[in-house]
Amino acid sequence: MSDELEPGGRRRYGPLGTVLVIIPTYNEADNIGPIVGRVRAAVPEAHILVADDNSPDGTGKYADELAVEDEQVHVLHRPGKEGLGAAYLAGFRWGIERGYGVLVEMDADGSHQPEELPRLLTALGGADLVLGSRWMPGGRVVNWPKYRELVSRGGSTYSRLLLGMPIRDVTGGYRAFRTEALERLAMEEVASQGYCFQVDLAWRAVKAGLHVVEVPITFVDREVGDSKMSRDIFAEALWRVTAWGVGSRVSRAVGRKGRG
Ligand SMILES: Nc1nc2c(ncn2[C@@H]2O[C@H](COP(=O)(O)OP(=O)(O)O[C@H]3O[C@H](CO)[C@@H](O)[C@H](O)[C@@H]3O)[C@@H](O)[C@H]2O)c(=O)[nH]1
Repeated sequence: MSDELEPGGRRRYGPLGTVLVIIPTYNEADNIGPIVGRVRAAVPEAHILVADDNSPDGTGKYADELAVEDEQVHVLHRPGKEGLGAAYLAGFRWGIERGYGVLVEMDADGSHQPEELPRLLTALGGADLVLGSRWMPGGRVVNWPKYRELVSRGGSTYSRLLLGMPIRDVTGGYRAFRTEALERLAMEEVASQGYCFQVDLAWRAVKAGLHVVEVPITFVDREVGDSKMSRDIFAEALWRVTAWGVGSRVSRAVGRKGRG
């Protein structure tokens, strides 16, 4: 890491510019303080943006208190629950407008270990996008119910095979993007709202020819609060991924016919 400062006093992270860790929150009042503290300790240079969807449990208010105490913590207040995808898109826009060189996705509940972030950022030195991977050698999950592991592994395999992506953990949400690479992904077209957003971005990255690298992570299930996984989120992922897969096969077939 270099000690060089950018205009505005931000610290550079190696050649990549400043790092913004985006943490989407919905009812994470008990988790937000600990996760912010862990990120600040693990990567002191990084800034943090909490993207809160007006959580009824007051997460946004707690985040505001953290931001008052620490100028590297920021809060984006959104009017209501619109899903993980919309919160990340708003967070990305916020970070792009302010010139951050690296944008990181991280859950609020401690499932993604901030202590592993330096490893992701190091890998980003040779990549456009680094995916924290549970399903590659060295990756693992701790305390996750068996059915969640099956759904997640099954979803990754289904997406990988149908969309032809050389990625093992397609649905994971611990990621680091070079901002300049993320800007090439036509995010204004992204309509995915739930966890399917992660598949959507991974597929866009592969189609855009980004250099994507997976690094193994340890995913630890939350100890406090509830997962927001729901039947609707699952259904959205299933129908969107299926539609993308069928659509890309049809357009390949039409292309072949046109050339033949
Ligand atoms: N702002 C906002 N945040 C949300 C919303 N829904 C969920 N979140 C936040 O998004 C993060 C992940 O949500 P969880 O509910 O904790 O997800 P999980 O079940 O543990 O998710 C697992 O599967 C996801 C889909 O594959 C992964 O994205 C995630 O990394 C993890 O592997 C948490 O910080 C949660 O507060 C929303 O509508 N709005």
